[in-house]
Parts: sequence; structure tokens; C-alpha cells
Amino acid sequence: MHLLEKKIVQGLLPKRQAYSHKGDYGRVLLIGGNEQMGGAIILAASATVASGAGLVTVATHSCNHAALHARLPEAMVLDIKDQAQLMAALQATDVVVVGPGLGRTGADLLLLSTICSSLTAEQSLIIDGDAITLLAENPLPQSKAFTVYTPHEKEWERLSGLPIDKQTVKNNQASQEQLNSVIVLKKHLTEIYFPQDVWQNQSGTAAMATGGMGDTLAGMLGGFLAQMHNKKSAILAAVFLHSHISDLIAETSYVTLPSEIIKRIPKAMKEFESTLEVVL
Ligand SMILES: NC(=O)C1=CN([C@@H]2O[C@H](COP(=O)(O)OP(=O)(O)OC[C@H]3O[C@@H](n4cnc5c(N)ncnc54)[C@H](O)[C@@H]3O)[C@@H](O)[C@H]2O)[C@@H](O)CC1
Ligand SMILES: Nc1ncnc2c1ncn2[C@@H]1O[C@H](COP(=O)(O)OP(=O)(O)O)[C@@H](O)[C@H]1O
Ligand SMILES: [Mg+2]
Repeated sequence: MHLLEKKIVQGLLPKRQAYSHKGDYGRVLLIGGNEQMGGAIILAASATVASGAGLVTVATHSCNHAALHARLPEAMVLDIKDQAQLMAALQATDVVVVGPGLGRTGADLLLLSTICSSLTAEQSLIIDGDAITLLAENPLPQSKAFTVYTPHEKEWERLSGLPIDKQTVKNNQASQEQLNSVIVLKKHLTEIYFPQDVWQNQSGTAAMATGGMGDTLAGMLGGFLAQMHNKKSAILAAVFLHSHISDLIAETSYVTLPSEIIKRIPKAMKEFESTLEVVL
């Protein structure tokens, strides 16, 4: 197992070219947020914007639109129930993040099925939160998109069938192979399962154990994948930085709020940029 530590991530973020524009930094579509959990998709989308994605759109329940506009004017908003608009947005996007605060109704499952079947191999799909639980209970044909699941241990138990005490590296690798996707298994010392190798994050503390923290990581992953052509570097950098920022805040704070982490993403990214491309 490789250790994901500061020296690995140093220089992974490409310095931006002077002659570039928002179209060069990717389109991300975030899908989630029902009547009870609008906060989850607002945190995720805020993390995507703070990570520097070129254009961010949020498909969420209409009751969340005013809050989203007020909290995050950088993002565009569409009604999660508007099929036509959603299909157009799915076709136009580079990355989809689905699941934060989505809910687990039959309509949510239908939506998930539409998403999985309509994406192409050129697109990336991050499956988080309720979308993982829905897929665990109702397996669907695999999407053609490059797929990343971001389960915590309980969600991984549902998806892989492995009880938490059986989630060994070997067992997790076997499930990762079956799912043919990247797995970000979130916990203390988060593990990242790629087809070729496994990484263990060395940053992060119990100060992160608070609602909305995983929603924030899902949004960061979306933003990093939208901009970086090396997908592995994007995933490793997002996982490390999310927890690294928390470590910095935790030096003087008992808990680290997701919204505080989001504010510090751009500054943290700057410290890890490089003009030379590092390949892991
Ligand atoms: N402000 C909001 O709107 C929030 C919405 N949320 C959404 O709520 C939905 C359900 O997610 P939940 O994770 O709460 O519910 P789940 O029912 O999927 O999982 C929570 C349970 O898993 C257990 N667990 C075991 N190991 C764990 C680990 N390593 N990390 C975390 N939990 C572990 C917890 O103790 C808890 O009992 C998701 O769609 C999520 O995005 C949450 O993110 C909380 C904040
Ligand atoms: N004790 C801990 N040490 C390190 N990281 C933690 C700890 N507790 C939680 N985290 C991190 O916080 C996040 C929690 O994700 P998740 O449970 O999906 O949150 P939510 O769904 O509420 O947004 C993960 O990135 C996880 O690694
Ligand atoms: Mg979660």
C-alpha cells in the first residue's frame, strides 16, 4: 500500500496557462439535494467551485434554488425534476457528481439509472452518499463513464457486501475489481483503490467527523477531475488536500467545519501547484 503524504501531492496541480479560459477548466454537473438535505449539495457545489472548475451546474429540488443562488452565485441551477434540461446538461458536462443529499426514493433510482446509461467513456462520474446506497440495493448496468465511488465504511458494506470488520485491503481489492471503478473508502486513513494500486491517505483527523464532510470531498473530486487530465493525480490530490486543510484548521480548532475547509481550498491548491507535470 502506497502512503499518500505531502511530498507525493507537492507539484501535482498544474500551473494555469496565461492564455486559458473557463472552457479549459471543465464543466461539472452536481445532482442531489432533496427537501431535507439541500445543504449537502450546496456544500458539494461550493467545494467544486472553490476547486476551480470552469463551469458548475447544480440539479436540485426547486426548494433549494434560492439558497443555492444566495450562497453560491457562481453556480447555475436547474430543477432536478426537469427531464429535458437534465438530459441536455448530462450531455454537455465533463464530470457528474451524484448523490449528496439525493434521497432514496423510486424517482431517485430512476434518475440514477438515466445518469448511468446516458454518460459516455469521455465523461467522469462520482457516485456518493445516497446514490451509493441506492445502487447497493438496486444494482444497475455499469456506466460507460470513468467511475469513482466514494463510500464511507457503512456505505461500502452495503455496496460490496463486506461487513466493516471484513474490509481488509485484499477483500476490498477484490470488490474494486468486480465494480471496475475507483473506490475512495472514507474513514480515518482513507484508502483509495485503483485497478493498479492502493493508497492510504496520511492526512485527516477526528476533527473532520461532522455532517457534510464527505459531500465536500465529492465536490472537490468533481472540481479536480474536471481540470486535470491525469485522473489518478486528480483523485489523490483531492483526497489529500481535503484532509490536509482540515489538519491545518485543527491545529487551533476542535472541529473543522466543511464550509471552513471550502474557503481554504484555493489557497491550499496554490501551495501544491507546479509548472512541471508530475506523473505517479
Ligand atoms: N447537511 C446535509 O444536508 C447533510 C446531508 N447528508 C446526506 O445524508 C445522506 C445519508 O448519508 P449518511 O452517511 O448520513 O447516512 P448512512 O445511513 O448512509 O450512513 C450513516 C451511518 O453509517 C455509520 N458509519 C459507519 N462507519 C462510518 C464511517 N467511516 N463514516 C461515516 N459513517 C459511518 C454511521 O455511524 C451512521 O450510523 C447522504 O446523501 C448525505 O449526502 C449528510 O452528508 C449529512 C449532512
Ligand atoms: N476520524 C476521522 N479521521 C479522519 N477523517 C475522518 C474522520 N471522520 C470522518 N472523516 C472524513 O470525513 C468524511 C466523512 O464523509 P461522510 O461520512 O460521507 O460525510 P457526509 O456524508 O456527512 O458528508 C470522509 O472524508 C472521512 O474520511
Ligand atoms: Mg457521505
